[in-house]
Amino acid sequence: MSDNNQPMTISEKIMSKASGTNVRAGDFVFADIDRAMTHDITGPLAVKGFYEIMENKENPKVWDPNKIVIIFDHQVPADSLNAASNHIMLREFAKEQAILNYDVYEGICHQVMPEKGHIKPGDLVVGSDSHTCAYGAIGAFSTGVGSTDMAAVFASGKLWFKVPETIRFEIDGELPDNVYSKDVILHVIGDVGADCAMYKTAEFGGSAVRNMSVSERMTMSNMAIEMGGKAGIIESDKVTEDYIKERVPGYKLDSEWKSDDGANYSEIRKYDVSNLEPQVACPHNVDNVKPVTEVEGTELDQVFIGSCTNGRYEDLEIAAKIMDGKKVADNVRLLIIPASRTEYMKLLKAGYIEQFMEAGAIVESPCCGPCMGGSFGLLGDGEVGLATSNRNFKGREGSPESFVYLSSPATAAASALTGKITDPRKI
Ligand SMILES: CC(C)[C@H](C(=O)O)[C@@H](O)C(=O)O
Ligand code: SF4
Repeated sequence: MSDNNQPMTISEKIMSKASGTNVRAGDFVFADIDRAMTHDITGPLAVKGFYEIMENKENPKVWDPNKIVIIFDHQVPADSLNAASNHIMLREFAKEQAILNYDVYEGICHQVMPEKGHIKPGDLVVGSDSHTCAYGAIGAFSTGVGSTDMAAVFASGKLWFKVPETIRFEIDGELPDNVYSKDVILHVIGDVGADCAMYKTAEFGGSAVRNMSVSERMTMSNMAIEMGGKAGIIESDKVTEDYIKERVPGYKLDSEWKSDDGANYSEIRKYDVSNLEPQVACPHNVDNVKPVTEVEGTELDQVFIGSCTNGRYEDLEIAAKIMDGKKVADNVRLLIIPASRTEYMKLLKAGYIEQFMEAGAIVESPCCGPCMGGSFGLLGDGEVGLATSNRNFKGREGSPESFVYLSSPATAAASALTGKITDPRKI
C-alpha cells in the first residue's frame, strides 16, 4: 500500500517504484527501466536511432549493457541477405557495447527472457515487440515499445509512461479436461473484443489463474495485447517464486506485488470457466472466437504448434499425449516448433520429439517460424491453417488469401490427427 494508505493496483505500485514517486492511474511518469529487450527485426532500427541521438558520436555508450537483451528469433537462421545483414549489425553492436546478453538462436524472445531469469516481479520491462506483455505472467509491468523509444532507452535507461488504468479479470472455477489457459484467454478476448483494454492493464486473477503454472499464465499475459492491453499482469505468488528460483538460485520474492484490496479498477469482469469448451479464434480476427463445436470439421492444410504463446514443453507435452503415437492425417502438414532451445532439449529427453517425427510432423529448431509469415511454413492462396499462436489477421501466416484459426495445443494436436478442426475431448 502507498505511503498515504490508499489502495493501489500492481501497475500503480510498479510505476511508483520505477519513478520514485507515488503515482496513480492517469499520472505521467518518467520511469527507470529494469530490462530492455530487442530482437532481430526491430533491433536494427533501435540501434540506428541510438547512434543518431547520442551526442557523443565518437564513443557512444548505452546506459547499462547488463540490462539490455538482444535476441535473434524472427528470422533465424538468416532467411535472406537482409536478415543476415541485420544479424551482423546486432552482433557488432552487442560486442561494441559489451552487451553480453545477446542470444543467437536460443529461442523466441518472450520465452528466453523469463527462462533465463531476466524478469522479476515488480520490474518495469520494455521490449520492441508487441507481445512483451507476456512477462506480466511473473508480476512484472512489461510492455511493447517502438524501435525509436527503444533507442531512447538504450541511451538513457528511462522512458515516459502514462500510468494505465486497470481492468481486473476475475477468473474462477476449475478448468474441465482438455480445456487450457489458451481457451480461457481466447474466450475472454472473444467476449470483450480487440479494443476493450486500450492503454489499460489487463490484470488476471481468481482461482483459475492462481492454479495455473507460469507457462499457462504466460499464454494469458502474452495475449493481453490482443484486447488492446498495455500490459497483462498476474500477481506474483509461490508459483512465481519457484519458477524464478529454478533459474536464479537463491531468489526470494521481496514483496507480493499484488493489487491492494479496494484498489481502483476501471472495471471488474468475472468469469467462471468450470464449463468452458475448447475455443477457436476464426479468420481474420483474434476476437472472432467460437466454441470448437461450432467449427468442427473445417478442413485444414496445415497445423502449427509453437510460438511464444504456446510453444513450451507443457504445450507440446499436451499435444504429444493427445497424439499418443498416432499418425498425422494425410491431407495435413504438422509443424512443431519449440519456443526455445531449453524447451526443445526437455522434449528431446522426454522422447516427445521422436514421437512427433514418427507421427509425420516436421520439427523445426526454436524460432518464430510461420507465426507472422516469416521464414518458412507459409500458407498459400486459399489454404487453411490452425495455429497455437496469437494472431490470425489476413495474411498473417502467408498469403492474404489464406485463413488462420487459433486454438490450444490440445485442439491443434487433435486436429492434426484428423486433418480437420477437431474437439480434443473426442479423441
Ligand atoms: C516483428 C515484431 C515487430 C512483431 C510484434 O511486435 O509483435 C511480431 O513479433 C509479431 O508477433 O507480430
Ligand atoms: S512467436 Fe509470433 S507472436 Fe511471438 S514474437 Fe514471434 S512472431 Fe511475435
